[in-house]
Amino acid sequence: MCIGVAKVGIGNNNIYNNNKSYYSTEKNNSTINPSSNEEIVLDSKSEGYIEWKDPSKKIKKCVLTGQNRISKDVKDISFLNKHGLLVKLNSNSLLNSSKNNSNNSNSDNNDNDINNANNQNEEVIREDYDDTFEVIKTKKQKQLEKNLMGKSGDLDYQDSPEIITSKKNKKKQTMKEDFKNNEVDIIVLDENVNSIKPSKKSKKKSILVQPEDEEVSLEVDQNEIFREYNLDENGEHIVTMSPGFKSPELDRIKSNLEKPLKESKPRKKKVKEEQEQPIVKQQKEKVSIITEKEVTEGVKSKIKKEKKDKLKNQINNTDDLNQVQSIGIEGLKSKKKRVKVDEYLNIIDVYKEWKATVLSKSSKDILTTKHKLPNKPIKMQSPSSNAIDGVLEKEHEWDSLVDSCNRMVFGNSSFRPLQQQVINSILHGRDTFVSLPTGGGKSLCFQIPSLVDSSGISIVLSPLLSLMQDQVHKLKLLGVPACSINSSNTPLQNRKTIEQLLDKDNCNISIVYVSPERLSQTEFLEVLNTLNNQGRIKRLIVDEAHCISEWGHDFRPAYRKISLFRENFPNVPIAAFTATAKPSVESDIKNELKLHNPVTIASSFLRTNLLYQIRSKSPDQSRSFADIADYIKMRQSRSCGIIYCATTNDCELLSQYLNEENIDSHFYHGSLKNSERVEIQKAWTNKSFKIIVTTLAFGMGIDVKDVRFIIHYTMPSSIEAYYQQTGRAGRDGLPSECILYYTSNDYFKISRIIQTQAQPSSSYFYSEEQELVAQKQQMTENKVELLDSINSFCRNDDVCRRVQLLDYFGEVSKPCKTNCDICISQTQYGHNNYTKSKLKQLKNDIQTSQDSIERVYTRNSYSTFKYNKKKSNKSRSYEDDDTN
Ligand SMILES: Nc1ncnc2c1ncn2[C@@H]1O[C@H](COP(=O)(O)OP(=O)(O)OP(=O)(O)O)[C@@H](O)[C@H]1O
Repeated sequence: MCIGVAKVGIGNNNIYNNNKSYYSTEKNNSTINPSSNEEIVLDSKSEGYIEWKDPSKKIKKCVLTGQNRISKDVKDISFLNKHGLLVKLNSNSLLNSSKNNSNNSNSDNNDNDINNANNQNEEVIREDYDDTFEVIKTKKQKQLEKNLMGKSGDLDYQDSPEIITSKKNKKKQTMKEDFKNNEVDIIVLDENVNSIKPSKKSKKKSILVQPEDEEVSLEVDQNEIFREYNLDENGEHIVTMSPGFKSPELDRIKSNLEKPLKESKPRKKKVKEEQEQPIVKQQKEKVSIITEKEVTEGVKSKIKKEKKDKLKNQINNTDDLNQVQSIGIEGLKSKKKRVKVDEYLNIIDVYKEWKATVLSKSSKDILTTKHKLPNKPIKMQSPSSNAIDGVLEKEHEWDSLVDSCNRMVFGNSSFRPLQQQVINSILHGRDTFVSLPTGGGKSLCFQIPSLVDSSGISIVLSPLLSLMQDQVHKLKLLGVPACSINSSNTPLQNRKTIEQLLDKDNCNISIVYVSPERLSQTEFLEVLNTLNNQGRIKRLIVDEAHCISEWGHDFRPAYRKISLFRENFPNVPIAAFTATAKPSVESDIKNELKLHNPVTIASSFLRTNLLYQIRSKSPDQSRSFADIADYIKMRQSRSCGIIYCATTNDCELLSQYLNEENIDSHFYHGSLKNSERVEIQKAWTNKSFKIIVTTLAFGMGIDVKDVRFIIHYTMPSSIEAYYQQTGRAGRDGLPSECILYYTSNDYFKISRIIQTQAQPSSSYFYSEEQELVAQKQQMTENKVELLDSINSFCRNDDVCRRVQLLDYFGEVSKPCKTNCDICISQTQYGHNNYTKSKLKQLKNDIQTSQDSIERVYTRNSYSTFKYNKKKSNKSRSYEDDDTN
């Protein structure tokens, strides 16, 4: 039986190996079975899991370390607390203490380890980042410290009183000494202990008991842990949720909201005396997540509800109450010595009561929300189709539930720009067109409405199997009942899912992902008909909607058939999402989907954290490979990245080259088996290796936050594709680099391939669709036009890359000044020099490419044949087509 799971990793090995066990895992899970009263150290720097096997064995002390884990592992700490473990989180003091120790000649081996760890840290900074990054890192560090001191509004940090406590602690002591001497602010939150147990050894009065009023929040934390680590409700097994898994999330939120908070029992006087200082600390920290306004309002509502008398009994006189009101949180912090413990307790009580009132109101709302949600699209009066309707900004019945979902199910502290408006528009039942930049958080915009309005089913059309699998997997981990029907499932699995969907009374699925091809299959149409007759299709979501447009870079004929859905089910609202729609594509999407008076929600395409650079590609392959390897070694030695190549052969060769250069990489392309691709993508996502060398198909929907660089070894086929693929970088908002190796040779090659596709006999691309020849020619022309655009983009040495990119999407912007090769070269070397050298290179390129065209023409029949044969097994761009 597993009683606890903590994410741990390797970082500062053996810091505490005296009488203590050090546990860590890097990639693999491991199990520990510590002896009773053992003191253990968990280093939580990287990924991994540790399980406690025997609940009867309480671990005496557990130290959680790891600088990067602070916000994330708050849950872990709570979980450990819940199981009576002593926890100290002191990553920052580790950093400080190790710096301190570096000058200490008496430091023993363990201290050396600390120093080494720290030095390594320093090195990482130097190797990975240039000066700009270092500044950012420093700023981040400062922010972290600020948060830890409780001055910032970041809930992740504020929610963890332990962190605040440990941070307040003596920074200059080594963790080792802290640990040995117990001179640390250790927080004891033991569910079995209702009284205070000061540590005998501790020199500080810093050991706290979990107060009863902590129960509610701990319960929430525990559930979060269970959800994150896939434990069942008792925390006993690691379970895999089936598609029909009943989501505990909404129920939990609702029941938590509905559950009246327990009246706190009066604390024993003796206990208060013993623990006066720590309680003050604990209460203060708890209070610190309450705003001053909340406390004040809480007090007011208390008075209004005629509970003033009760309060008066607890507080000596009204002056004290007034004082409490006016002091506020900051005041309480600064005046903590003058404010008595009782006063804090009163504030907590008042706050609890106020919160209970608010929450009970919310729960009422929730109960009525379902009934208020529209079953049919609301007919808006003269809605403006090109602006966000005022109605989207006003208050709605579902606001509190939407907010709870965002925070408690998806774990976000707030919404990103325009997300709420999109959600409101969808919940209003309006047809909606959404264009948000790559990484802008589009998925959340349709996932939340599907959860909030779960009286029916949201059907999500997605172009790639991998995208569907990824999203369904993530949703299931969050406890959201989602499933997919596609060719990656067995027919039996698909049938079972359909049966589940049709089971009106027992179906709890709220989101179904399907491919556009599936939408026109007779069997599935019948399913849709039945669901629609039951009034259970709530909306159709078209993800990556640009695939519907012939003008778009990823045109997918099956997307055209979505309009049949509108014809068959005219009352079901449609919401279309894309990141790459220039104006012509946008109107194409709206027309093709027959959107009715759609609300259009669009934001800038700007990605400020991305640096764009075009490098000249040498005709000598080994030189280009060497250049890439050098770049990675010099600037990105520990970063995660994607390298795009045009052919499977290039992918394999480049990956092999990098591996020979000791750069850990793997290739990924359409000639691999589906299972292999899934495995490679998973391994890359889990950081088993850092660099993936892939064909151009890999991109849409890849959501790994810390991809620091994207390299195009071959130019992409359009600016949209370029924007989409570079959009995989820097999704955490940190600076990231996008480098494209350009040679006009590649342009001519791709151009040639496009022309070849236009031949009537070349039906390998969309063989199953049997497009008409005329249509193919039209498509070819479009593709050539798209290719020309990216070609011009690469060759333009005068205009800032950002300006060019945004201009393409119909936006006007100022030059980035520092974030593209053109702006940088103009400021550093002078505009003319750079252009001259580049021109020289271009001339070389043109010469080489002309030679190469000669070769292509003479070998035309052979190369075309070879290409066709290869692609008859797997198509290049749409290798994930769901045609089964
Ligand atoms: N409100 C939010 N707060 C914090 N993170 C968020 C929020 N909304 C979304 N995210 C995160 O942002 C990341 C990107 O979201 P998502 O994959 O939906 O982007 P997208 O708009 O679909 O991007 P792309 O078009 O490039 O695929 C995800 O990791 C998601 O969890």
